[in-house]
Amino acid sequence: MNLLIERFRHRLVVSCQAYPGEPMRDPDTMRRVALAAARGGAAGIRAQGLDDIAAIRDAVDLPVIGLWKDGDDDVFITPTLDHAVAVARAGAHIVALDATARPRPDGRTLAETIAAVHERTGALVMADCSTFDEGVAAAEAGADLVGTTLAGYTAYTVKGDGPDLDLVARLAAAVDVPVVAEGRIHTPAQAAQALRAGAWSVVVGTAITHPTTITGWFASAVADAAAA
Ligand SMILES: CC(=O)N[C@H](C=O)[C@@H](O)[C@H](O)[C@H](O)COP(=O)(O)O
Repeated sequence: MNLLIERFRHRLVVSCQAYPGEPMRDPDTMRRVALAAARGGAAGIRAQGLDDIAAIRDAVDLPVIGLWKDGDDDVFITPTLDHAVAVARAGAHIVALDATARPRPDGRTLAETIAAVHERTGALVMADCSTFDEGVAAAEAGADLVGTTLAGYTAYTVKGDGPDLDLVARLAAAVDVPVVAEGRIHTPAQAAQALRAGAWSVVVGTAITHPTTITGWFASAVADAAAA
């Protein structure tokens, strides 16, 4: 197993992302969030956008999974080879990219994209998938890691309240590359369940690094209690 991937085996990876127009959307802020996550025990950081990736790679001594979100429907996580190469050149050790069955905007296949990322940059590739078949195909196409990131975020998958632990378990039993559990893991208990389901590591974003959403959870609970 690759030494870099070993560093987050059975460990937590924290996704540090702020969305367009949000108060925390700023590379220095995300750098500080990543440093705070590292202090709390994160073994890797997932980061979005070239400036955030560069700032975090310089400041935090942990493997960085980088992505570039472009657009917000269909294929938007590192949608083309050019995006992927830029993510690696910004400093990501691992490039996360859309590995769904949908056509890619640059017309390349997933296998071509992964091979070119390996060849041109030496970075590893995490395949963000939404279904079991996509995960199996991504492993066959040469992905170094398979993630459940997009389960519930494609038109043909259902978004549950919590993580898709069944998908984690099925993929972990079927592919011979590490399976990363990601998406809607909101509690430490769910993170532990994901690991027990066979995940190599567990990525948590919103529940650690998105205060607006977390505040909303608490505000709703208080409002519901007040109304009862
Ligand atoms: C679907 C999509 O665009 N997912 C993105 C992927 O990088 C992020 O917006 C998520 O925050 C990340 O996957 C972590 O998941 P959660 O925030 O649920 O812990």
